[in-house]
Amino acid sequence: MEVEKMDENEWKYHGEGNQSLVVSHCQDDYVEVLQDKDFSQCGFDSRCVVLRFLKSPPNQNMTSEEILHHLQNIVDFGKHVMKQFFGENYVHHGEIIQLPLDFVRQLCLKIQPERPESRCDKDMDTLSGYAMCLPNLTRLQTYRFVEPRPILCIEIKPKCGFIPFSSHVSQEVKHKVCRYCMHQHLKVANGKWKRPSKYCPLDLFSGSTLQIDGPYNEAFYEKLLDLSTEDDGTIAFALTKVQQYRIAMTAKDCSIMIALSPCLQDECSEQRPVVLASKTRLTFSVSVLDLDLKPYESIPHQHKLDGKIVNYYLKNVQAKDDPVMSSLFKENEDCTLVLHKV
Ligand SMILES: O=P(O)(O)O[C@@H]1[C@@H](OP(=O)(O)O)[C@H](OP(=O)(O)O)[C@H](O)[C@H](OP(=O)(O)O)[C@H]1OP(=O)(O)O
Ligand SMILES: Nc1ncnc2c1ncn2[C@@H]1O[C@H](COP(=O)(O)OP(=O)(O)OP(=O)(O)O)[C@@H](O)[C@H]1O
Repeated sequence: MEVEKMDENEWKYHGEGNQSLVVSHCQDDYVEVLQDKDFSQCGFDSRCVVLRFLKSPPNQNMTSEEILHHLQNIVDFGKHVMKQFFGENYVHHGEIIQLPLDFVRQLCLKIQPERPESRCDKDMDTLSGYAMCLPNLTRLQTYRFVEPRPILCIEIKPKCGFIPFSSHVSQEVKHKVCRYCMHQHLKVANGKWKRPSKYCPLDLFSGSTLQIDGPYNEAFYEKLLDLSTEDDGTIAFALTKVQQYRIAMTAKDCSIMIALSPCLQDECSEQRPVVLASKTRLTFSVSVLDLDLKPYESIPHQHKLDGKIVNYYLKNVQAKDDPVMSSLFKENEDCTLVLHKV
C-alpha cells in the first residue's frame, strides 16, 4: 500500500464500535488476483485490508505519542498474548501505519454522514495520522487474493457464559442467572436495547472461564500461565491476578467473524478448509477480533456496574416474578443453569 498516494475516495465507511472506527477499500468487492509487487508498507494490497482508527470523546484527544503507544500495545498484546490463547490462525494483530494527515481529515469528512448517530459521541482520531492496518476479515483469509465467488460473512459477539461456583460469590442469584442475562434488563432500562435479547451465552459455552501495561511479549504470556492458584500473598501474585482479570474481560468482549464462500469439489485442497452444508460445499475463514486489552480504569467501573446489574435484576425482575422464581423456568428467557442427572 503506497501511503503517499492514499486517496479518501478509494475508502469507505465499514463499521465502528465504542473505541475504534474501521474503513475498507471501495474496490474490495471485485478485485483480481494480487501480485506481490502490489504489497508494500504493511504487507498487503490496500484492497484486502481495513484501516482501524482510534476514537475519543470530543476535546479529550490524546497526543500523537500517546496514540502511537496505545496502538503499539494493542498490536503487541494481540501478537504475543491473544494469539497464544486463540491460535496463530485466528488472531490478526495487524500493523501500525502512518498516514498523511490530509488524507485522514478528508476521509473523516467523507464518512461522517454514514456513521450511526448513536456512535457520534466520539470522534475518529484525525490528529495523529496513526491507524492500524489489518486484513479485511470479512474476506476469506486462506489466500492473499480476493475470491471470485460471493462471500457471506457473519459476525458474532458471544459474550461471557458461565455460572460462578466460587463460595466467594455471595449473591445467590449469580449462581442461577448469568451476568449477561441480568445485564440485558439494565440495558433495556437504560434505553440501550428495546427488549432483552433471547440469546444466552450459556447456550454456547459449557463451563469455565478463561483465566499486565506492557511489555506484552512471550515472557508475559508464560508468566500468566505459570501463576499458581494458591494465593501466596505477594504483590507479584496480586498484580498477575489483576492482569488475568483484564485479559478475561477482554476475551469476554471479543467478536468472531466467519466468512463463508461456495467452492467446487475440485477446488478443495488441504490448504482450504471446507464445511458441507446440505448440497453446498463451503470454504470458510474464522477470525477473532477486537482483542484490545481492557484498561486498568475499567476495573472499578466493572465493579460498580456489577452491583448495579444485580440490584436492578433483584428489584425489578426477580421480585416481580417471584414468589417461586418462576422466571427461572420460562422458555427462552433468562438463562438459568438447570442441572439434569445423566
Ligand atoms: O459491559 P458490556 O458487557 O455491555 O460490554 C460492552 C459492550 O456492550 P455490548 O456487549 O456490545 O452490549 C460495548 O459494545 P458496544 O459499544 O455496544 O458495541 C463495548 O464493547 C464495551 O467495551 P469498551 O468499554 O468500549 O472497551 C463493553 O464494555 P466492557 O467489556 O468494557 O464491559
Ligand atoms: N479486520 C477487520 N476486518 C473487517 N471488519 C472489521 C475488522 N476489524 C473491525 N471490523 C468491523 O468493525 C467493527 C468495529 O471494530 P471493533 O470491534 O474493533 O471496534 P471497537 O470499537 O473496538 O468495538 P467495541 O465497541 O466492542 O469496543 C467490528 O464490529 C467489525 O464489524
